Amino acid sequence: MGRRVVALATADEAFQVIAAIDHQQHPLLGQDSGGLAGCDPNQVPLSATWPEECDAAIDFSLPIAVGSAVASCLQSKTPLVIATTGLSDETQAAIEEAVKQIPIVWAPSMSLAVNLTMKLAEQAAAALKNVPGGVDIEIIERHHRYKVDAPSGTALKFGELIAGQMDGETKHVHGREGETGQRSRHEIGYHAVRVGDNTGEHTIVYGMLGETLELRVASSNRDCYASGALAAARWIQGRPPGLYSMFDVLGLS
Ligand SMILES: NC(=O)C1=CN([C@@H]2O[C@H](COP(=O)(O)OP(=O)(O)OC[C@H]3O[C@@H](n4cnc5c(N)ncnc54)[C@H](OP(=O)(O)O)[C@@H]3O)[C@@H](O)[C@H]2O)C=CC1
Ligand SMILES: O=C(O)C1=N[C@H](C(=O)O)C[C@H](O)C1
Repeated sequence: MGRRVVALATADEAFQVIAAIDHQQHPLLGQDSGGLAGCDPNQVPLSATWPEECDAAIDFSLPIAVGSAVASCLQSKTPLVIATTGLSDETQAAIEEAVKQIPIVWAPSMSLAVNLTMKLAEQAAAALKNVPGGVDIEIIERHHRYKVDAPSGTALKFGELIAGQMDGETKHVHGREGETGQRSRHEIGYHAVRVGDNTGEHTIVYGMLGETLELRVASSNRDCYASGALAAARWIQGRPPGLYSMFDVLGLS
């Protein structure tokens, strides 16, 4: 994702890439980030050192790296866009503390289509929750074989938003195996498929007695996430400290 952010930012006059950060042991440190992203050289070497000042930072990294990104941005008072998923409770707490001082956009999907589908998923849940015979909601996500967290942050967000529309408590069930017994009414099932180079696909199934509704959103490459993150970086500049989502950025709140 870092390479696509650098490539799209380089191609857009509204942005100037001033730093490309990775960890201290990264074998490509010192190499030109434009070249690494497949563009012309941009004289910005891949580095482990955060700049003292910049207008906004974008984090696509690993859960263990997000804490240091937050700390660096706090120190320089830099607005931050966090796209990394699978964050620990500790990192989430650090984000909640940091937003007292800096603005942070935090979202498991930067894609416009995904965020719009989230709104549709909420609407469908609200409309179907009391349907005679009941509705069974399951979330199927597909991603590339390199993905390290499951289910996807986006699938979990879909589940959280849908649960917010249901009456009573929702049980979140991850996969099924063995003698599970019959499906209970108040659960949301999650199924994480890992295949090839799939760039991200989510299907929300609303199964009823006699008919089924499915909402499916799929990317065909990863630029929807990179361009969404760049839009968030642009949007966040000048905002007061606080925690924002892509719904805020996209005007879908
Ligand atoms: N919100 C959204 O729209 C999207 C979110 N994502 C999420 O973004 C994250 C990154 O995805 P992706 O780019 O595919 O993952 P990659 O593994 O390809 O990239 C992560 C990069 O972070 C580097 N890294 C590891 N540790 C640190 C550190 N301490 N400091 C700085 N950099 C570090 C990795 O280095 P090394 O290679 O050496 O490990 C690697 O270069 C994932 O959590 C993914 O789920 C992805 C797409 C869209
Ligand atoms: O790792 C990925 O690739 C993606 N991760 C995000 C997630 O976990 O939801 C967003 C997108 O689906 C791609």
